[in-house]
Amino acid sequence: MSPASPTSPPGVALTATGLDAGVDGHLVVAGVSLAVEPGSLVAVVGENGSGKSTLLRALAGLSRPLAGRVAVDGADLHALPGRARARLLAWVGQEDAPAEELLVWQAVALGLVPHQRPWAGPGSGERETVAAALAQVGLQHLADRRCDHLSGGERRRVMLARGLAQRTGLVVLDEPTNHLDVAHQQELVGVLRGSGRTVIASLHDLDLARNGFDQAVVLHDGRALATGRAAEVLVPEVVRTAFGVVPALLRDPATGQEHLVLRPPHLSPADRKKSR
Ligand SMILES: Nc1ncnc2c1ncn2[C@@H]1O[C@H](COP(=O)(O)OP(=O)(O)OP(=O)(O)O)[C@@H](O)[C@H]1O
Repeated sequence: MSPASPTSPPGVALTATGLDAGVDGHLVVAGVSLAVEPGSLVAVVGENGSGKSTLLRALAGLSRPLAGRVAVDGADLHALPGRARARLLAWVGQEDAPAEELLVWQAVALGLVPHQRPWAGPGSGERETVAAALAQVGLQHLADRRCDHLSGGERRRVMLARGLAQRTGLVVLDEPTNHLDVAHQQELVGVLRGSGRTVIASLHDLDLARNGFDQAVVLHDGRALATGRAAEVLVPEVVRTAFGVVPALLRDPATGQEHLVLRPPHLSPADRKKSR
């Protein structure tokens, strides 16, 4: 994956105020407030079923909040027509996959649709955007392959490239690292950071969230248990409460960076003491 594309738009600000998000009128996450600066990366974490996708869908304007407001670049997101919203933010869902019969470049080119006139084919600038997005996810060599002849991780990267090709100042990604190997996970965070766009993404890798993202939102018990700078929020006490696991912060002597690691329960100091 390569860093910034020449066509990267500048990141935009997002503000969520008193947001209640749910599914079919059923409240899942209540009272989320969030101020995201242009170009910053926000990780949303929480156990399965804690409401990450539900919150992200509300933040992306795909579902109407039960209460509260989301403003993107100063505009009330849920009052915008669909096309205007699609020029402002790109969404890649957890299970989104490219249509099997499309070639890779065709699937990525769908990201350009919000910017095109009806029935207009891609112009030369748009071909460059597709090529740049493919290069960003390291798939330029597969541009002419059918999407049903790709691996799971390659399909995921096609969808991420489609989101990047949409040229929006905000990108909302539901578990973007699913199916990616560790190198591609790290590279993706580098690409997102290098793009200058504002990114909100749900993740299960808490150390990647802590060290790769600027801000974090930890969901637990139907609310945001903690919101703030990732390194201040993703600390052992919060992680223990949110996930019921035994975490520790260990400093890498080579870099001085602290990493969040999980101890198997039977190896935690408290449990070892009990078993003596
Ligand atoms: N129609 C509904 N009525 C009631 N509850 C629902 C409905 N639809 C979804 N839910 C519940 O809402 C909760 C939040 O789901 P969501 O997909 O947002 O969680 P998540 O944090 O993204 O989970 P995961 O990590 O498993 O992807 C889940 O417990 C789900 O069962």
